Amino acid sequence: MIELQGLDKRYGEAYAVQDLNLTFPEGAVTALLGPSGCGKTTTLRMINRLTEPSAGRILLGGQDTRALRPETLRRGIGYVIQQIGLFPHLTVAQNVATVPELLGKGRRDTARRVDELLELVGLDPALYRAKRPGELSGGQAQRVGVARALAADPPVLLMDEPFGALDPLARDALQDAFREIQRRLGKTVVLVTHDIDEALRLGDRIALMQGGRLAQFGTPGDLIHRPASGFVRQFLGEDAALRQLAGRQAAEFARPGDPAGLPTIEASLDARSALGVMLREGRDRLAVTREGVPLGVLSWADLRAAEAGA
Ligand SMILES: Nc1ncnc2c1ncn2[C@@H]1O[C@H](COP(=O)(O)OP(=O)(O)OP(=O)(O)O)[C@@H](O)[C@H]1O
Repeated sequence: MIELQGLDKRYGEAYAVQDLNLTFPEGAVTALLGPSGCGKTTTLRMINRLTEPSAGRILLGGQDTRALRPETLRRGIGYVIQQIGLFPHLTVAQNVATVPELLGKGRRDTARRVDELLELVGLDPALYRAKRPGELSGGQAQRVGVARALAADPPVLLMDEPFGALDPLARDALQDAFREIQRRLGKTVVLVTHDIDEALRLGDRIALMQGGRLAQFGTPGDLIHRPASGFVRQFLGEDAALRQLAGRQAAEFARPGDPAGLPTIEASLDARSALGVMLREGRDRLAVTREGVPLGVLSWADLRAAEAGA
């Protein structure tokens, strides 16, 4: 758990962040969302002390981060940024293994850990471990960056626009991979983004900032259906509810039930498209399968309830 208490960051007379009080829940993804210049990156960098607050404090697992040496603090915090800065002259495997925790380990342990991490982020170790960063696409390089951030198995992961520089296809693929990784690892993640769809898709919680202050903190449904101000409503936009469905997979809505005779959809289909299938087929229930294995039944009522924020 990360707690920000009365956090300020001033540059001269101007506040980049002002009186921010916010708790990032453990094991969940919190999207730090807001327009350009609202203080997202400054907030993130105060958590790992790349930027020092002007006032207030930050508690990590109940401990004031000022009581820790910055290097010690950062050992428990993975950091992924848009410009990942892989070392161009090192191989992919060497790049992932540059984390201090791995440097002291035997060569075989390190190689095994590197392979595990590459697999986790969806890169076949046999194909990629010996490549150099220059031979990778943007999406692949970003996956290596995520693998490196996870190498020390930190409980906390800070991510600053990690998918921002990718084309839409690569971004979708990496967002899916990230969601899958997070489902398995359950890290406490703070994800800076100005992309509403990304926040709706990946955030268990959203902290929306405006001019250095917190505009609203809640679940995506809270912000969509119970906006705290006109700014929140306007920022999310009219069609946020439908867009939120587009970011959720049919699998999330599958419940136990009899699939006999129902049209079938794949678990990874997004929930908005599943609604489309129901309309087209004139059915109010669909069977959901994952690679041929039945997962359950998806109902119109559940999708509409999700859209309405129930
Ligand atoms: N080192 C600095 N010196 C002076 N002002 C700064 C500094 N760093 C940030 N700021 C100012 O603080 C404010 C918040 O910046 P920050 O980078 O945190 O915003 P952001 O929400 O992450 O924006 P973006 O989405 O554009 O990256 C901005 O007005 C910025 O100009």
